[in-house]
Amino acid sequence: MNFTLPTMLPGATLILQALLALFMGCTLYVCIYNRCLHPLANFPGPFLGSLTDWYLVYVICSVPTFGLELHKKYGPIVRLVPNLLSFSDPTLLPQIYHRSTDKPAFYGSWMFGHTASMFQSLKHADHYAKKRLVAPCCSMNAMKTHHEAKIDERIEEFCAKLSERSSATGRALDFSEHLRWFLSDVWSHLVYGKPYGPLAQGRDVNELLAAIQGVYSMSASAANFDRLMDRRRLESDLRNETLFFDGLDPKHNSREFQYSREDLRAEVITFTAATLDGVAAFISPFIDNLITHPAAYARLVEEIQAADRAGHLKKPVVAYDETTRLPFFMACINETLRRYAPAQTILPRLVSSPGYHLFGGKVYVPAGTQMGASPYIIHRDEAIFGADPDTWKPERWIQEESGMDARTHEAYIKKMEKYGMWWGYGDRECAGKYYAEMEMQKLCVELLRRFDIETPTPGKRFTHARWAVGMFWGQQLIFKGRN
Ligand code: HEM
Repeated sequence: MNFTLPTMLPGATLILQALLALFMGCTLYVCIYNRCLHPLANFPGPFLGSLTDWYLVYVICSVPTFGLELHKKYGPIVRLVPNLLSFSDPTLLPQIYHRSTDKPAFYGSWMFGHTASMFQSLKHADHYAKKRLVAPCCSMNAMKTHHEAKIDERIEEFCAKLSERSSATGRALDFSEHLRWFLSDVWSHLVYGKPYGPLAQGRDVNELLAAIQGVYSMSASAANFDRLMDRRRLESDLRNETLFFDGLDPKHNSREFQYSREDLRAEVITFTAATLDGVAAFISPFIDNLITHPAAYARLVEEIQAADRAGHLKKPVVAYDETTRLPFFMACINETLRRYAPAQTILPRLVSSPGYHLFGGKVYVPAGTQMGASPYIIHRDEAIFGADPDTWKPERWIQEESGMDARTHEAYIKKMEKYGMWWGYGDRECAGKYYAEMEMQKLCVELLRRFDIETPTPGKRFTHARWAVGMFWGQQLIFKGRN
């Protein structure tokens, strides 16, 4: 048969027009359903969010600050997109993040290969099977017994490099970059037995950091994992080392669920991203707050120097336990976690069957709804965290300076600790919390003990992006050696 262009075109155009009409009809139907007939149709929220899930992209990128405005406008529960509710009332946290809640598909959407890491396991039973094996690897006891000495070695190296590259030259260096190199070295030392080496080399090695930052390019991370995991078999000096995930080896546990190599790979990759991003997103604002609050900075340095003079800080690197006995330092740590919680975005969970009756039964949320809170928004609740929640004020953690009597202040601290969600909430709380506390507290004390830190660019101190975790780039700092 001989088709010619002029006879084909009208048919093709008609098909295209029909497809377009069908698409528009379906879209219109979905929008009308979402807006008027959906089980959550009566919850208030932004108009576009009530029509389409695509609005979530905008929400994820801006939920902290934008979400705060939405809650001011619409109240304690806001419908962000058709099946996702955000809540701002901290007292709802224990109910929404209860022990056996499941995670929505949102978390599994970037799985590596065929297996989900603990963080990405949607069903609470799958999560639990992994967490009870992973938790002992990350306990404070494991950190102190097996890992603290290695962290000391890495802090020593980090301070030596800061001296060499900044104190000795009098020049500023890119602290964000150096920090990520340091964090990567600590992690590889604990997990694989030796530091990966970017700090010593002054550059990313095998593009591991680029892979993790660039939308988590997992194939590069997986290749690194395989190569580094095999090191122990090949290098005799590593054979007797206790490494971070040894507890997951079926030889060392008798649980029903056992980690396969593929499971372990997914776990290590998730942990790698968490350890670099989470801790960097804490330390950058911690240092920046001190630079922008000179009185707090001077007070903190004085506290550390007094403890040092009194022989209360181990040398060459302070012990973790010693850092917890510095009251103003701990107040600065807690206040930075509260005011600048590294994970800022909404952390959704699925509402369990048969649904929740909230606010004394006045509000009903059906099962299957996605519902969650953002640490950024929760930590700005005045009823729990006190006046001026948007201000960084370490004094709120210190009774003598809070204007409260001892009992009232104790109750205030308990409330902040109960509803603070800087580590997340419930059973899915951060597995690396003790690792993070040890690493960041020891590092921050040691930096302040050894250096006077200044910014060469007071006007523009860094670039900050509010992704799921806050990201900091280009934080230029000068480290002047103390003696
Ligand atoms: C200041 C540093 C850190 C902060 C503020 C932080 C915060 C959080 C938060 C808020 C969650 C819960 C996420 C959710 O519910 O969706 C979480 C989970 C997690 N974090 Fe961290 N994190 C930090 C450092 C670390 C480090 C250093 C590691 C690893 C060594 C780590 C490993 C994990 C893991 C594995 C999970 C998933 C836990 C689970 O599913 O049970 N985090 N973290």
